[in-house]
Amino acid sequence: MSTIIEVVDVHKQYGRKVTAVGGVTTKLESGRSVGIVGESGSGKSTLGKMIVGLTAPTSGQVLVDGRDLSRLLERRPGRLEYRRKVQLVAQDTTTTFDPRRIVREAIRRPAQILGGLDSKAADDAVDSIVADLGIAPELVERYPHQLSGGQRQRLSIARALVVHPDILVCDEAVSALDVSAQAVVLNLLKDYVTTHSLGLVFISHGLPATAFITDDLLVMNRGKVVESGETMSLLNAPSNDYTQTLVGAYQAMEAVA
Ligand SMILES: Nc1ncnc2c1ncn2[C@@H]1O[C@H](COP(=O)(O)OP(=O)(O)OP(=O)(O)O)[C@@H](O)[C@H]1O
Repeated sequence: MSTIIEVVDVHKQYGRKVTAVGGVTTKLESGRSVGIVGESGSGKSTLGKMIVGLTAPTSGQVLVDGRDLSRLLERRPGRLEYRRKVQLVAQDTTTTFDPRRIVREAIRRPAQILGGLDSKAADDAVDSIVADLGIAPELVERYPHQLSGGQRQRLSIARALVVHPDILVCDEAVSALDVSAQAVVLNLLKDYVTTHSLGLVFISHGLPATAFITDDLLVMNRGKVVESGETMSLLNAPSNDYTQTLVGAYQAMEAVA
């Protein structure tokens, strides 16, 4: 299966004064991993929310395999279809897991609702994705408060991947973790993306993590894409002033590390 998402000149306005996204055009597809980077407030999350259908563009379109996303999401079958194809992993896992239930139940739910699996098959799907991601199986039997932030984030990725989406959107998915927990999650994601030809949209203000995991980069500043291209070429020869500043800061960090 493959999915192509075309983002066509999307704008998002909040009130009269705030233009969070001011005309972005890009294409996302299975098998490619794209990083969206930029400083805080540059519009990355708003763009991500429009891609996953959590908010509608003020103007412009998001097309899924040629179909308008806003129209597709109007009806439940369309919403279920889109959730099967495109999944989101956010920074905050508190809404992902119900504190009163063991984590297995949260991962099983999308397998049942979106994947149409019965309870036994959904349990098997949980075991299988957890094994695929190299997560210790006993962690799914715990309550969310019995897990570390890094463990919860890995399990939220398992929850997103249990339905085998074509595209995974990660919004600051590792930013709250310490460096070693970040490395575990990034390695797990990278392995999975490569072996399953998953499309990845990796939204982050952290350039090192994004550079590690992506093929292409979109650099955002004040709601616009100021530069885009293949990750390594862009890091080696950034042409835009803003990108040069971002990359300069990244190289300075690398030099200290
Ligand atoms: N619901 C909202 N209502 C009003 N303004 C908003 C809303 N969401 C975002 N904004 C504004 O839109 C702009 C872009 O925000 P956005 O969260 O997309 O940026 P970001 O690059 O993801 O930042 P961060 O890295 O800090 O999450 C900011 O000026 C923000 O204050």
